[in-house]
Amino acid sequence: MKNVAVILAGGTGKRMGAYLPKQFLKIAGKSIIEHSIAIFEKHTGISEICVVIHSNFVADVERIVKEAGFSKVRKILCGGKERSDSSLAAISAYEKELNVNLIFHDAVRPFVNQGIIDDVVSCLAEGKSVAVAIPSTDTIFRLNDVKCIESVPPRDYLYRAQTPQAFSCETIKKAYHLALKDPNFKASDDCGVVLKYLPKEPIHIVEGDEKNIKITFEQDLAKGENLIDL
Ligand SMILES: Nc1ccn([C@@H]2O[C@H](COP(=O)(O)OP(=O)(O)OP(=O)(O)O)[C@@H](O)[C@H]2O)c(=O)n1
Ligand SMILES: C[C@](O)(CO)[C@H](O)COP(=O)(O)O
Repeated sequence: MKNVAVILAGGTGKRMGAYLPKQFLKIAGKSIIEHSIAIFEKHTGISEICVVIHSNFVADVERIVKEAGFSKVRKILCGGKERSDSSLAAISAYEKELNVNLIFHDAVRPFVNQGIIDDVVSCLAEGKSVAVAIPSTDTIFRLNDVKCIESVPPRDYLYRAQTPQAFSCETIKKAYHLALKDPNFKASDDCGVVLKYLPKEPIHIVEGDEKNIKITFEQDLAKGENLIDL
């Protein structure tokens, strides 16, 4: 099987509110997207990298790839309005190939590590769908419509989702095919799409890392600078 890392970088970073999409902001002198691509470039289990980006920033990604000498980046695709549209762009680009696994990773999680990718690749080799997550250390409240506590789910079953999230191209293609027929389709990640539309497909968890943060708000840039030094 060919393992393709799909670097999802098609967002505009509204919550960051910077002059550029946050994936182009720098941590330790290097753009966030470059950090993320570099980690997959280095992993021997990754055959190929596909970057999904807003059409206005294709040239910027081409420049980064060229200057960093990333040899595994074979496709730079235009994403869509929602994260799921960007995932779909990658699925469409690979759906005709046989024996492909797609490993979706947020470009704005630049601290994913080789151990996490090892575990994801091992699960894929066993034919499993897989997500990265960490046990919740906080108690989580589920609220009702008037924002009062409705339930306190047992914490043993609560994990915080990170990326990568990985599936055979066949599996994720089937899930999105069904999702696209649903007029109410909405998803914040790819596991949600598989869970809703292919409920019989188990999604295994590999343990993530507290450092595998998503750069979302301005204060996350400072956190990122500190993580680089660790
Ligand atoms: N249409 C979109 C939206 C998001 N993403 C990517 O999905 C990852 C996680 O999304 P998020 O942190 O929400 O990024 P943004 O959508 O850019 O942020 P915001 O919601 O604040 O606008 C990011 O790497 C982002 O670039 C994408 O590829 N295509
Ligand atoms: C995929 C994800 O990073 C898992 O935590 C998250 O769901 C992305 O959500 P966002 O709303 O696009 O930040």
